[in-house]
Amino acid sequence: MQVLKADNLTKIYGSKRGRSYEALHHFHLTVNKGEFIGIMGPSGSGKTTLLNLLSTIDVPSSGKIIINEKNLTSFSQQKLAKFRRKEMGFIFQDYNLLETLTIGENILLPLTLNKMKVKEMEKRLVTVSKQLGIDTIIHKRIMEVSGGQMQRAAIARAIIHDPTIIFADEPTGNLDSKASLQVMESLRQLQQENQATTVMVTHDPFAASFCGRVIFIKDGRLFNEIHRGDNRQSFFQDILNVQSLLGGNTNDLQTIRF
Ligand SMILES: Nc1ncnc2c1ncn2[C@@H]1O[C@H](COP(=O)(O)OP(=O)(O)OP(=O)(O)O)[C@@H](O)[C@H]1O
Repeated sequence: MQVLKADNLTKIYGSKRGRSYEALHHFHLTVNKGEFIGIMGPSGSGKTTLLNLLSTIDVPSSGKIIINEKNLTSFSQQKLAKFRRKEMGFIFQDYNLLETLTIGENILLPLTLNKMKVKEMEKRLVTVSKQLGIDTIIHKRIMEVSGGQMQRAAIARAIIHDPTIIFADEPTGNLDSKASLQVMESLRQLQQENQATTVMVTHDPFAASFCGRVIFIKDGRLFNEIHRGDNRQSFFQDILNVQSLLGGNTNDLQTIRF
């Protein structure tokens, strides 16, 4: 079942003085339910632009974004904000957790905003925090836990309202290799157990090797697309191979952990 369709997306950044830059060029993408898809490409290739358009944080210059058969490009700002709150989950590189709240209170935020009953909220908190292995730290404050635990809390917050789709922007960008592994295993587990649909931008080939499919962007256009077989290690190698064809930022080849 198709969850997301991006149809002919173009994004032109520009000033009224006439200087403009086409960051995305007639881009097409479909994402099916339960897919875990990675977006990679050199610095400046258009990854964040694409993620911002798909997640309706920014608007395309032309083209359509359809999620759950709804054409979001025709929605008002108010309707979009409500749709984002209910149907989307977000995971950011720097976690975006509120320091004044406990881990548990942070995780519960989307449900608080959606005005859910307290009993149901507590039930869900137990389920997601156990699933992410952070049930013993829900009473702790942000400053008292590790980066990996913060990111797993952010993942719990992203899924607690059972969104249609999760958008992750460099979720392992601030983590060491052990924490990255735990975070990526959590995301993969959610995909397998909950059929979570996830779109993740990453520079990290190790993180991308947990995806089922990775698309590569160059100069705002699709450069290549590869699918994972049974073996993550060989998928990791495939990702490195496409990256070497792509060229661009050699930072992208930083993390070889096998
Ligand atoms: N608000 C903006 N105004 C003008 N140009 C922009 C704007 N945002 C991005 N760009 C340009 O669009 C292109 C794509 O940017 P984008 O941030 O999507 O790339 P990226 O692949 O995410 O890069 P990185 O990996 O470095 O984060 C870049 O050339 C960038 O300079």
